[in-house]
Amino acid sequence: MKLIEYPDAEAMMMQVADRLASEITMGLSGHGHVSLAVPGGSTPGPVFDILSGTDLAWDRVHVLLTDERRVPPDHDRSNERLLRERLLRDRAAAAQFIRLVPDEGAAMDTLEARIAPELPLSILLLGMGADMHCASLFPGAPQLARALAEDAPPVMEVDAAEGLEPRLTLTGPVLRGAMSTHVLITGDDKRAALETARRADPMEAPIATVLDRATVHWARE
Ligand SMILES: O=C(O)[C@H](O)[C@@H](O)[C@H](O)[C@H](O)COP(=O)(O)O
Repeated sequence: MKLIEYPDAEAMMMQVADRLASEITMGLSGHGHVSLAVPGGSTPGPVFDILSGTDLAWDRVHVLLTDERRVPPDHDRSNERLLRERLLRDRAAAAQFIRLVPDEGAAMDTLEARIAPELPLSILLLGMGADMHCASLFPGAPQLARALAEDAPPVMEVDAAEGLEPRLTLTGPVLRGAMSTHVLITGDDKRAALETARRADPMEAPIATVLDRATVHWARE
């Protein structure tokens, strides 16, 4: 794990956006397209804002969510809505968005067929909860062991934390298989949780499934 600590969140968001843009451009120099998986939540918005205006070959970038809530795409808790408002606009509107929700009435295997061509992920950006979850891999979720298993399907429907709607999430093997992994966190609570996660099993700290290969970016809020 590589840890980069920034003097403030604004500096971190700018530098992470710049790093992701560089990695996208580098990936495109050798491939027809790159796949970029990003989280929802409240942290990555400023990175999305900066990236959306960055001049790069967005028409060759396939954007996926690391996880999605089982809500309509216009719902205020929808991660797709977050991306459409913060990332998939301006120059980045040209990107191809690969939805993480099966079409109405479609089976999960149609979703797996949609995701498969994007694997291994070129670039993965994750957030982390103070409970050390990432994507929608939550400690204590009944599906967690299955979702972390080497033979897990690429995407699964799982329970989230108490009282939250069911989620769709990329699974452990997909997250671990990314060519480049970044974790974006702010605040002292998550900094402490990161130290715990570094010594924990992924069943207690799902973020631990990627930490050995991740660059973690941290700033106080
Ligand atoms: O759907 C989501 O909410 C995210 O994909 C989730 O995994 C997020 O990264 C963490 O919950 C941290 O969320 P915050 O950035 O809001 O703290």
